[in-house]
Amino acid sequence: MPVRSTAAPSWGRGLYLITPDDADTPRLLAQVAAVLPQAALLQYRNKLAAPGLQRVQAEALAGLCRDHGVPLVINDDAALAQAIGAAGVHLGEHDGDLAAARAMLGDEAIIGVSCYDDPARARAGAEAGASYIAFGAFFPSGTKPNARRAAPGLLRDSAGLGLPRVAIGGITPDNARGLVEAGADLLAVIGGVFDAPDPVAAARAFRACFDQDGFEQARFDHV
Ligand SMILES: Cc1ncc(COP(=O)(O)OP(=O)(O)O)c(N)n1
Ligand SMILES: Cc1nc(C(=O)O)sc1CCOP(=O)(O)O
Ligand SMILES: [Mg+2]
Repeated sequence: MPVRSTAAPSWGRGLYLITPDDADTPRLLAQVAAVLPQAALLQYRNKLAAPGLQRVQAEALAGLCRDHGVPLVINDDAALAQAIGAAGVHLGEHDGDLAAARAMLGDEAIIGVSCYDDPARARAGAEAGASYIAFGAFFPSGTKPNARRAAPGLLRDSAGLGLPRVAIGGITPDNARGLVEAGADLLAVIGGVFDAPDPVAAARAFRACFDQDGFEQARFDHV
């Protein structure tokens, strides 16, 4: 049984934007600032940056997120999330213990877990106090070409856990709608926005997947 509330989270449904690996901080900030008004959540993820640069980039993004009223989640690193006062952390299978992150960041923190294609991981995450569960990859991903593949039925089948369900992996505006219909509350996207010819148009199209379905997109008050 999930131990956390099943009430809708304040960050709602919609686009869960994840940053690309970019060592050029002003360019990263400009790219993110352009599309942030369309996002329900932002994750800072830079797998190539050294800890010092990660800290600088995470702090700069935290300021941007504050300005736009969008919660910032840090990938992999609960200590960095705590150090910069981020809203939470995303943990994969090699990123440490959920209970330890919860103890460090507190009850209100957003702590997401990667479940890949594994419903048992989702159940365990729910029982351990995760804030959301993420499944993927649903489509071939240029960002993570070797990601394990997942089927949309996982989203439908995990509804009973009572947690927001995140879909990730190769998601574009053209293939996103089926995932929302299968139950995705958030679409986690890197390339589908940042590699698009028009990132703002792509981000708007992701958001429209939720608007057109008649669902409330929680973060329309900051556009
Ligand atoms: C929302 C979301 N879902 C999944 C992941 C992947 O996490 P992980 O498997 O730890 O891989 P890395 O992102 O650390 O390479 C994620 N970051 N965000
Ligand atoms: C970081 C990540 N995790 C995945 C998983 O399946 O757990 S897929 C993925 C890459 C997401 O980037 P893009 O939107 O460019 O495909
Ligand atoms: Mg990770």
